[in-house]
Amino acid sequence: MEAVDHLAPERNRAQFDVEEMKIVWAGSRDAFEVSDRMSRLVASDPVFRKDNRPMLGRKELFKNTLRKAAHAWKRIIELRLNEEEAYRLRFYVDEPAFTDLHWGMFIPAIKGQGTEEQQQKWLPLAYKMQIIGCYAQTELGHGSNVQGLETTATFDPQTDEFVINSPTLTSSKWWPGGLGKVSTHAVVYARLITDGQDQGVHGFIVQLRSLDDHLPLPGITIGDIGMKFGNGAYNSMDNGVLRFDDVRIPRNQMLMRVLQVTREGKCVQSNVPRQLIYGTMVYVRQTIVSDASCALSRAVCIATRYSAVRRQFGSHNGGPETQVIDYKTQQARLFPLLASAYAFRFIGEWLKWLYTDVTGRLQANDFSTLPEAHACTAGLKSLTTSATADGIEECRKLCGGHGYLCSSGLPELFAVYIPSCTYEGDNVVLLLQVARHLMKTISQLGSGKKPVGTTAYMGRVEQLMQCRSDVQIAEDWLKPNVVLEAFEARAARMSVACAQALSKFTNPEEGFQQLSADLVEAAVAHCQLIVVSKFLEKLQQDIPGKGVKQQLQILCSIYALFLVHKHLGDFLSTGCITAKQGSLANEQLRSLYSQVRPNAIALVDAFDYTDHYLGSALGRYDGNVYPTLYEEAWKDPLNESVVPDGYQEYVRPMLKQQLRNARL
Ligand SMILES: Cc1cc2nc3c(=O)[nH]c(=O)nc-3n(C[C@H](O)[C@H](O)[C@H](O)COP(=O)(O)OP(=O)(O)OC[C@H]3O[C@@H](n4cnc5c(N)ncnc54)[C@H](O)[C@@H]3O)c2cc1C
Repeated sequence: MEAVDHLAPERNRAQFDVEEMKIVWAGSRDAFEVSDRMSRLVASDPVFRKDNRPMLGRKELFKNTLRKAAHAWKRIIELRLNEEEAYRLRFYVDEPAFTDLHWGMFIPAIKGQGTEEQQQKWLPLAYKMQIIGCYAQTELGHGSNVQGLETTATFDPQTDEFVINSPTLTSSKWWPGGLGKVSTHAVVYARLITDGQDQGVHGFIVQLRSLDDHLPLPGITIGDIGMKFGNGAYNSMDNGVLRFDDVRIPRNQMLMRVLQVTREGKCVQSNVPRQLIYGTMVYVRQTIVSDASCALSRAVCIATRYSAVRRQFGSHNGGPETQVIDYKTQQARLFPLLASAYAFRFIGEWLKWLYTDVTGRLQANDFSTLPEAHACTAGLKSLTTSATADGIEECRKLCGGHGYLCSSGLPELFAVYIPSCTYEGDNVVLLLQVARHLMKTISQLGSGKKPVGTTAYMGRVEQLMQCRSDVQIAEDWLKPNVVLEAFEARAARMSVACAQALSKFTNPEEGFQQLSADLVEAAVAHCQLIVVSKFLEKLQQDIPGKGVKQQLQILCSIYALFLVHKHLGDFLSTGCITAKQGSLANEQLRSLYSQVRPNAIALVDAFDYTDHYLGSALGRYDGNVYPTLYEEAWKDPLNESVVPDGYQEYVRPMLKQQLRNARL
């Protein structure tokens, strides 16, 4: 029987060139080609099957993850894939695994913090996977407060070694991915002690397990920390616990790019500036922002396709019911998420540029933009991951009851995604760092120090404190300068209000603590401004393809105006816009939703996700939802027998009992 595309009528309504949009989404024709090829390669390989994942027990799940990782590595070698292709292939395998930390944290840490010599020794081993590494920073007692870590690395001048110890239970390393069962090595963060002096927290390369039989080396206690949220989900990862009891490593295994310990045990600052380490952080956070757009777009793709298939109410004379995507409430919940997925895609792309820019400047010993770049990536990591976690849950609700089934793909996606609000910096802690940077920027305005990069608008603070939006009709909200000014004015005024409130405290730190909830809101306003302004900048570029740019303009306006609507209190209380202008923004938003509606399916098709990657009965490309849901249900282990295990022991006796004295 020929396959039917139930969504074909929707696809035919598109007013733009989907193939060209795919290129825009991917970033370039080349990137599209690689991504498309790798996704299809993974989808067609039975080893990468994942539909049974939520049903597997932990041990089975984990073993299967090891099998997939080994198979992926085999394919990478056989096909002689380059770095980008290999990254994409692992991405589409779509299963959290030790390899994420090996490639995403262990290698970048050595690159960023190791000396040339150390890089030459360790990186070739890591690139060939002759050693497998993880990133062991967090402890049972401390995560966000890195300076509070308790693990010690004491220099022993007699033997030219560091002695690593976990002096307390709370100093046990706790959480590192890949540590529990697989990693042979780790970059361990510990307090450096030389000559009885605490020199602060530094990174050390420590071998954990034998390369012959994988047993822990002497003095090392190591294991998995246990099941995590959800079925399948992040349980394919061996987040681990690690304790050290007098573990000795050679002196040259401290990562010494910035600080060196000499043979005599003296600490010598190298000529490489400390700030270099921030470069790695910018890199890692940029990848997290890119991942946010992938996770959100995936959830949105499922919810959009299903919303076009699902019909409820509104049948006239026996005709079809209304597609739920045509309900305005559905659109008002779904389309801002669709717009956010695109917005996050472009901000991720821009962050890639920022990383290159920062790296170039660091090499030229120019640190002027570093604090701003650091704050910006911290804030964007927080903003995009929080919005994505909330957005996936909203997509589940948009799919009604069926969204709660594992076969919708949404529960597992949510469970896998949400820890990104916590790892690589708790989102609130990161926003407080952004707020500190904003307060510093404002305090330096008087001294003539010009704010740079994404804080440059603060240089026009006087004008931004006074400007009034000149929106008169709803369409005025489509003008980029009108939107930009409203967001700049709101962000500047919220920061200035915090700075003024702070100045009333004699102890600034006490003031910062007291005002921290307001400061976080000011930081969010600043980060939203960055996303809006970079989306607007993207639209300045030449974007080929019939109707492509127009669709992006609509999505950009939806992203911005939805934020105006959601944070209307901020815009009104800071006097940036009037209540009337706020309601005009909402009016414009309604009209934009109607414009997106015929293009919705094509806009999610542009993500170019295979059915394998989506892993969803609801989000299938062909919209053939109900037969798939039906078939999936029969695959459940409970349906292997008609009468369930346990019937004879527990159900039958209940049914057959002769109750005499019940009080029911
Ligand atoms: C799935 C997963 C994978 C991980 N992988 C790794 C890994 O590979 N390697 C590794 O080293 N670590 C890893 N981690 C640990 C992770 O980095 C930490 O959990 C994270 O840094 C947060 O620290 P915490 O758990 O101590 O939270 P806490 O800091 O204890 O946060 C608890 C609460 O306190 C609040 N809070 C904390 N400080 C402040 C403050 N100054 N002001 C206001 N509020 C505050 C937070 O907002 C939060 O609400 C992982 C964690 C998870 C969940």
